[in-house]
Amino acid sequence: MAETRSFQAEVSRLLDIVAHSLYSDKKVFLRELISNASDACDRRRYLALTEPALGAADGKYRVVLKPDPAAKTLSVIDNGIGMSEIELIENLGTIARSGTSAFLKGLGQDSKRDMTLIGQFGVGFYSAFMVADKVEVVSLKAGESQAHRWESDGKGSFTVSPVDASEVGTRITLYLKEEEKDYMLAPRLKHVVKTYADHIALPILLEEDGKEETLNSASALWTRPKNEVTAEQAKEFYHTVAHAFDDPWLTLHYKAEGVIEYTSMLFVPGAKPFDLFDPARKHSVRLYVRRVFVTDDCAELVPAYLRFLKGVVDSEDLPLNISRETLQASPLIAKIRQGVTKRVLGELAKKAADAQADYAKFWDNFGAVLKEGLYEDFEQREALLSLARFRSTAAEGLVSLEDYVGRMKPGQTAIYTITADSPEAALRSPQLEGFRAKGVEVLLLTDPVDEFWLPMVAKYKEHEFRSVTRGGADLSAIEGPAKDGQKPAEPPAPAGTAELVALLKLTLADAVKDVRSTDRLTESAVCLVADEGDMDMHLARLLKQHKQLGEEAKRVLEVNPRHPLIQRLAERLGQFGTGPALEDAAWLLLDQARIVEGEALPDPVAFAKRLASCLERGLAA
Ligand SMILES: Nc1ncnc2c1ncn2[C@@H]1O[C@H](COP(=O)(O)OP(=O)(O)OP(=O)(O)O)[C@@H](O)[C@H]1O
Repeated sequence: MAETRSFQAEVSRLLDIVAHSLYSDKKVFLRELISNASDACDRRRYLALTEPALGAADGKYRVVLKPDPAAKTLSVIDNGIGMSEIELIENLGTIARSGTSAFLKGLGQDSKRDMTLIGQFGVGFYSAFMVADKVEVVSLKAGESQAHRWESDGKGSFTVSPVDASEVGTRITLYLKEEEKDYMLAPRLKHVVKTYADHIALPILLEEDGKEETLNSASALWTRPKNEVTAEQAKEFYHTVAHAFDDPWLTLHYKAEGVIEYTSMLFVPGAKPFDLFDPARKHSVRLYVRRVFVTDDCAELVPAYLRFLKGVVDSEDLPLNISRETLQASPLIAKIRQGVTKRVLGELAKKAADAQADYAKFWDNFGAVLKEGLYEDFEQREALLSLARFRSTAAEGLVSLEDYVGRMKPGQTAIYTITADSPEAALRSPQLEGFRAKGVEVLLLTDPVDEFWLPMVAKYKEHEFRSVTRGGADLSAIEGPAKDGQKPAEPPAPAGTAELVALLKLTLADAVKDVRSTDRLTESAVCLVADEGDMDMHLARLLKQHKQLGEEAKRVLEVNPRHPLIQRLAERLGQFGTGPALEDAAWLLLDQARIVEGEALPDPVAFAKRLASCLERGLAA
């Protein structure tokens, strides 16, 4: 009895986009099906290491392409691990990756841009519906006795029913659309396999008129000498191994020899995956042991901050029958991780030095991830600091810490930073004014991860990182722009400032930690800063947004003694002493500083009242 089921909403949406798009490169469907088939064979071969009875009788694994001109179908047949009834339903009816739903909702219909995005996301098995009106999957899982048939026209539902089949593996039959009949022709299939799947490590056969012909060279690409692998082949390998559609930004193919031996072919993608920051996301480096696939889920193989890497690592030294659990703890894996990390960072450093514009592209995609290494990996901290790039107040584009240090002003010892949600927001911060006036460069840090590595790292070479939004960012020691070779003398703070500061402190009492006169402002009258030792204000805001912060530390209100408003208030205090107008002004100054920080006012009604009475007094004068 065939049971009809609906696709998960996300799958229906994906199928709809795939079917209706004007995507030109339809032949990728074959690559997707062949790479799924090859993965299934890899898994069965691995399973057979511990349970030989579940392996292929002759120990040989293969993918067969079988066109049937009479039925107008093309079948892709593998003797891999197969799928149970439940697996057919789950794997071919749902998408388990989190974030998928939000991703698909953001897509429109039909546009080319969407197709590139979908490509990046990977249409996998569903790409079969680009060329077929109907798809039938018959599968028998290794170790089970009952096979099942999955069938669908890709329009909202599918059926699953028990079926007779005795060969373990999966047969996917595509009922080709009228205009896609070419995929039944041998020359067409040969061409596609040669271009897209030559590097697949197991034989891909074409079965026609009872004869079989091998279409690919069937040797694992990474085992070939580097100079015999063309860029085109490496790219195709990347597409298959990573199920990716973009081009690799960097390809790293090498053989490590010495204490441990392994070959690796790794890729840094050219495009940023949409789920890069999903905590459940795993890296995509596959582990092989002497050409046998072991796992794509060995978290210890590469550090989390290199989780954008794709590709394979093939070890000569690991025992083949090692369990996945022991694998995670294996010192050999730790050694490989160390080697891979060093190698990748070394290649990135070369790119950073030789191809700055290209490196900037990488940094925009993966910089925020790489920065996680600054607090996770003490050993590589120096290397990562040299690789880090930042937006800054001094230059368009990205700057390195080395650039920054080279431009430091006489008397400047610290590297100044500001953290904010965006470069624009950072540039609007009043705390930058004094630095700008003195020509002191400030790095604009806008990734959430910046809040975490900064306090951990604390220094680059002998230079401390200092936030401009903290008390203690002392500008007076730094020489400003010299006029006629003379260092401009700082004018003393106007008289009455100290008294005004004392009054503000008294009035605002518990609402602030302190009130101070500052030289960090030139245009604004006031700003808020975090006290030395307290949490950075941007971090406090981030944590508050995520409800991770209980009690927030109080801020310091800094006043600019040279601002006309502050001077006027100081004069008034000197002449008439304190009074309601000055008290209102004190609160208005604090609220103004809060607004500039983008914060909500604790008492907007009181603010409005004070502002109204202040305006009224002003108009009456
Ligand atoms: N020939 C096959 N044999 C066994 N299992 C298969 C086969 N084809 C697909 N599957 C299962 O179905 C799942 C879904 O396949 P699909 O191609 O849609 O996505 P994927 O390969 O996991 O990821 P991607 O989106 O990167 O292509 C696979 O992960 C695999 O478990």
